[in-house]
Amino acid sequence: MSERSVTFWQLAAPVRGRVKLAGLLSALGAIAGVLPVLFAMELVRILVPGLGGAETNATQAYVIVGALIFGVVLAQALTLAGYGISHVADARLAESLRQRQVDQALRLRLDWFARTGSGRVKKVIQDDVVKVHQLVAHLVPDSANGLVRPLASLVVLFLIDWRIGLIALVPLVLAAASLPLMLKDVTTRFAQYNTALADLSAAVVEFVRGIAPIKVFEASAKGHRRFWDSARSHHRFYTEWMESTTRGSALMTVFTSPGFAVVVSSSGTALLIVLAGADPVLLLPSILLTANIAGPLYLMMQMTQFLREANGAAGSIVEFFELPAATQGDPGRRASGEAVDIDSVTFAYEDGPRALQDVSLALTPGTVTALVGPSGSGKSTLASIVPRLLDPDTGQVRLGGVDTTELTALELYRHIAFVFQQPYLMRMTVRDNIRLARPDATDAQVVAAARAAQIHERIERLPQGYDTAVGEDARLSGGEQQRLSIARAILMDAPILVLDEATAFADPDSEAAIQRALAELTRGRTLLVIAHRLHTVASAHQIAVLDRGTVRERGTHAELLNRNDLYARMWRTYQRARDTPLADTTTSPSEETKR
Ligand SMILES: Nc1ncnc2c1ncn2[C@@H]1O[C@H](COP(=O)(O)OP(=O)(O)OP(=O)(O)O)[C@@H](O)[C@H]1O
Repeated sequence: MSERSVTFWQLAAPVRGRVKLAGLLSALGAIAGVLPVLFAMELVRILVPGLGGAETNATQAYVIVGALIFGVVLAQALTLAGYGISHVADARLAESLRQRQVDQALRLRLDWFARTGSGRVKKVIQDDVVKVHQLVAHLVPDSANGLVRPLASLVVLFLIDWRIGLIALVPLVLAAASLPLMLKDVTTRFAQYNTALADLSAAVVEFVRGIAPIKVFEASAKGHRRFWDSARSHHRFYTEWMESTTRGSALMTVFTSPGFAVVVSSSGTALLIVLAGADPVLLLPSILLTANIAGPLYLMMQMTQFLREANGAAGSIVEFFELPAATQGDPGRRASGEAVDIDSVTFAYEDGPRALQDVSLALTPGTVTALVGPSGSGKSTLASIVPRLLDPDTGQVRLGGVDTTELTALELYRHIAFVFQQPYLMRMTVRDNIRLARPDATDAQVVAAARAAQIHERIERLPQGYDTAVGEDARLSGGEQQRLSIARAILMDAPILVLDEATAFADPDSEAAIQRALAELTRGRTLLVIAHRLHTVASAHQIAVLDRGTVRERGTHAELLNRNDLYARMWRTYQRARDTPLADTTTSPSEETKR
């Protein structure tokens, strides 16, 4: 058994017995399906003398017909039972896999999702399970049927008369001879086919995602060119491949067809009867069983690609289950204090350069620390590491002197709340979304938090007020979603707050409301804030200036201006941009920052 098959059996462990039973019943069904031919042969042997005027033994004929019917019904019943059991096994396996996936997803470090990307997460949680599901429900009984039926037919033919056994091998031998023509360069071609397909898929995604700019700038952007080029090259490759294998495929189709089996078996056996004086009744099993051999084996061969994919899918699911779980923390461990120490933290996203390199920063209780720096300098990554939305590759974050990985989620989020640009709203009611962080909060506390976050009145205007399902009954604007997540953080009432103060998508009214909500939220807390508008950080106790993943400067606003380095430049640019009307674009902030 290959390593990959072991993977499948490993995964199918909870239903292994059922899968084997389904395979066994299907194989028995295939054998039982061959037996009626023997009865039919006997029937002909009894009835044919009657055509010549001899007396027919009617009772014997009825018994044989009864046996024939029984054989057919038994074969069908066994096959159906095999499929029934495999489908039940499949449903059980899918259920247990999904359950294990949910458990594993909850155990995994959160940063696995951020590092991995949503496409791969969806593939392993959705697409791969569907492929394995096909494997269990169909492949095992289909294979048992597809291998045992030709084998049983061949054995029976040889047992009846070895000469009709040899005749039955003719289509199989011809099909095997045409195989090299059909499979010319198949491994290389398949690899090329997959590359062309992946390229086409990427081009389609790019095309669909960029459809708006492509339509708007149609004349100049040529955004659809890659899509066309990929589609044409895929088409060219496919046509050429098919042309080069057409002869082989055509021969294979002919040699494995039931018609060809009838031609070979009837003419071969007729010659045998005429020239060698064989029993004419041999025509019947020869014609009926020869068609059972090459065709089903060819179908089995076509299924190998499918089998390979399904085993690959089983492999990725097993790999997912084997991913290391996040440390769950010690339920007895408590943080003694509110000081946060970020100590020599390094972090890289999958396949990306280091987003943080040896970053250290201390947040003193009751103070405001602002993170500033050019776009891509690592501010969001660093902020995400504090509430463990990401875990550092090296270094640690300590809360009240305790490594945060030693604390349970409950203990950590008793101390640290966060509001990010991505509001993390779920498809549940507005009330439950706010209450997510504190399920025991009363309705009155939820409303109080919503009022403080300046979103209460808007919620009241929703179709079902606090019971409106987010994303289903009502769509919320970016600013409204952000105020909902501020309400959630207010309800968490944690002494430390990590905040991304972006209000880029908010209109002036909404922005003012968000600022009032934030003022309410940040009052009296230890704050780590990603500041996009520098005037809001001028009063911070500490400003950390990030540059390409490292802390380049640290100090108060006045100290950093005195240093006259990156922060001072950013500040000057910011001041100028604020005072410059939109039409005057002689210097862009980013240009100045880079200098
Ligand atoms: N999910 C991700 N996968 C791969 N790389 C990422 C991911 N998120 C961020 N990065 C990369 O990590 C680096 C730091 O990004 P980060 O978002 O922390 O910067 P930032 O300073 O917050 O930027 P901005 O101000 O534009 O939000 C960048 O090079 C970015 O491209």
